[in-house]
Amino acid sequence: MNNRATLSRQIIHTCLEMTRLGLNQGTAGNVSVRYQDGMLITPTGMPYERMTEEAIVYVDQQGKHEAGKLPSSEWQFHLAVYNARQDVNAVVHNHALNCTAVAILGKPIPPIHYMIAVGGSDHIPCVPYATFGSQTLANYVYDGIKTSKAILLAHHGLIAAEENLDKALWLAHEVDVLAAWYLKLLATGLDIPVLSSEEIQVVLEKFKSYGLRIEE
Ligand SMILES: C[C@H](O)[C@@H](O)[C@@H](O)C(=O)COP(=O)(O)O
Ligand SMILES: [Zn+2]
Repeated sequence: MNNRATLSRQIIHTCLEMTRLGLNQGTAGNVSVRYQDGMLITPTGMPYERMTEEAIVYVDQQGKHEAGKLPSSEWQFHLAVYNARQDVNAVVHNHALNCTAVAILGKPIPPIHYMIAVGGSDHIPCVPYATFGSQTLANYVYDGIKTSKAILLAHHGLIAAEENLDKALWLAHEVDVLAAWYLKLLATGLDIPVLSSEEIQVVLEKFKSYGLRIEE
């Protein structure tokens, strides 16, 4: 397992990459990794360019954070993801333009393209709206993330969870591309053709052995 300093540097790198890739803006979004019996998470409301290793906050399984630091306002939904899924160790949240636009419509992303399977399901769910930083939102996230490793938050943004930070960031980027395609299709006003659940199952199987494995 990586040590705290290494993981903290990786968290900051991921935050900066979210902005560079056009997935986020300002102080929106937050990033965490599973650590010991809890997680390491970005502090609340801090510009990513100013974030230092020391600013990253440890929050334990009970939601208790270390003194002198304030964790992301969304620490509850990050913990909810780790509790819901043992197969993920990293969570990224952002207000990516395309995902957030679809989330405002309150729509899941249907199987318009086989890459929908990146989340592990035949759609990217959209969980109901609840106020940011609330336990209600964390409860919705707990339920939604069991279906897919990426979910939309109505009127808010995106969560992507994966084995490690590189994969979580990659997943967030892929889902924002899917959301962009979906918005273009919706704008045509035409009926949108979708792939069958059977075909998505075939793709899910193929993904198990496809491509480069990004390991930490
Ligand atoms: C109001 C916040 O920006 C909210 O949207 C939260 O979800 C977010 O993205 C950033 O909050 P933190 O800086 O508290 O992590
Ligand atoms: Zn947010």
